[in-house]
Amino acid sequence: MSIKFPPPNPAPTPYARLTVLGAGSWGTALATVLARNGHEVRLWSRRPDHAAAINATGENADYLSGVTLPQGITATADLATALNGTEALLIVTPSSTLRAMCQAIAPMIPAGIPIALACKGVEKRTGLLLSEVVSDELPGHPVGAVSGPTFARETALDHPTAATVAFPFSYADRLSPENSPAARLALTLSGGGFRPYVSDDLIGVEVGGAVKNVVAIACGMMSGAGFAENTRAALITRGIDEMKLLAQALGGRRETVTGLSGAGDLTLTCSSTTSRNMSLGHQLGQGIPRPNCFDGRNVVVEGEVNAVSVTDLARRVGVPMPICETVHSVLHGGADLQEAFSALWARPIEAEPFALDLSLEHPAPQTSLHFGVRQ
Ligand SMILES: NC(=O)C1=CN([C@@H]2O[C@H](COP(=O)(O)OP(=O)(O)OC[C@H]3O[C@@H](n4cnc5c(N)ncnc54)[C@H](O)[C@@H]3O)[C@@H](O)[C@H]2O)C=CC1
Ligand SMILES: O=C(CO)COP(=O)(O)O
Repeated sequence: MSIKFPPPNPAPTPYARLTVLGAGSWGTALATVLARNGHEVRLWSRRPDHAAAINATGENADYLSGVTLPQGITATADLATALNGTEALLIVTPSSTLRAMCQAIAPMIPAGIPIALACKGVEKRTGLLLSEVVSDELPGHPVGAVSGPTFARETALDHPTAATVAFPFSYADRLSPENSPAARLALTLSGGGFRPYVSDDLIGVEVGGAVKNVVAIACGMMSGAGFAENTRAALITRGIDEMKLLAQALGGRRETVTGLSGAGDLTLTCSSTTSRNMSLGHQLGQGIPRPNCFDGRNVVVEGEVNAVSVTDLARRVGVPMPICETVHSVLHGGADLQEAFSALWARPIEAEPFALDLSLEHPAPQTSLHFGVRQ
């Protein structure tokens, strides 16, 4: 008698039908990547008129004007319709709305499908990573993230773009990694200009995405106040150190932070005012009052709320994050921007990488930064 065993590594299959929750700029860009690769996508918007306009015009004029959406995207404002028969879910609504979103979809989400977070942050009240919020509310699903240096418009226009797809690997995933949710979702997203990488360090990936927005606000504040490239390079590099320490304290890996979702995204976000986080900081650094930033428009700036949640979490686990603390103190503690950044620069000298306790005072007699004298 001959026994036929299945092949040990069957060919991985992409997901054919996916749901994207959140028809803002990033949700629409991800839906575009998926549909361009031939997959069927339901794109959920919370506004029926918005969903109807997307279907009627083949464009998301509110968030990605001028980008023609490929065939294969159907917008809907009905959650049950969006989730019916779906094989994988991407959540792309603002981080502050995540728990409520999960509670809303709990009765209708198909059992066991993978959930990938494309929003970035830490939950404010609890200090939980977003994946922990999802696991809390929707147990029984593999939960991961898609994260990296990815401005929505460039991604939607198919510019060469790379991102990390991260899911913690189960025992079964280790035996057959090519069939893990991370590999299958990466395969599903892979095509044209979009190049995914796979990781099993979800904590490291999530920490990078949450912290980079806060550091980008710091970069913006200093550029708005008149400082330039040296300052930005310093903030990016020291920001990476803050990410590394927090990732490690939470059980992630330091080296993940040097990848696309950490250093990569931080570099992108700190490089131009295309970033809403950088742009908010820049306007505040120029002295524009918060209510007048973005000409009074209500723009999603994740780093603003995450300045609170990230610093709270860092304090809780005993990790020093002076850049995030400085942003928090200016945004939410009423601190004067110039005094706060002067104090940041006048801290006692530290070792790099952060390991030794040197306890050396800043030697310069003048410890205030020279705001207002640069071109
Ligand atoms: N825009 C980008 O280039 C990228 C954004 N992200 C992340 O994606 C997430 C979403 O950002 P964007 O799409 O850029 O924002 P957006 O401002 O373009 O759109 C926000 C979306 O969230 C929806 N929304 C607002 N409040 C809501 C609520 N209470 N309940 C449900 N939905 C609500 C809006 O209707 C809209 O569809 C954020 O966490 C952001 O950090 C990540 C990578 C790139
Ligand atoms: O996360 C982003 C790019 O990777 C988008 O950054 P902003 O939210 O600052 O625009």
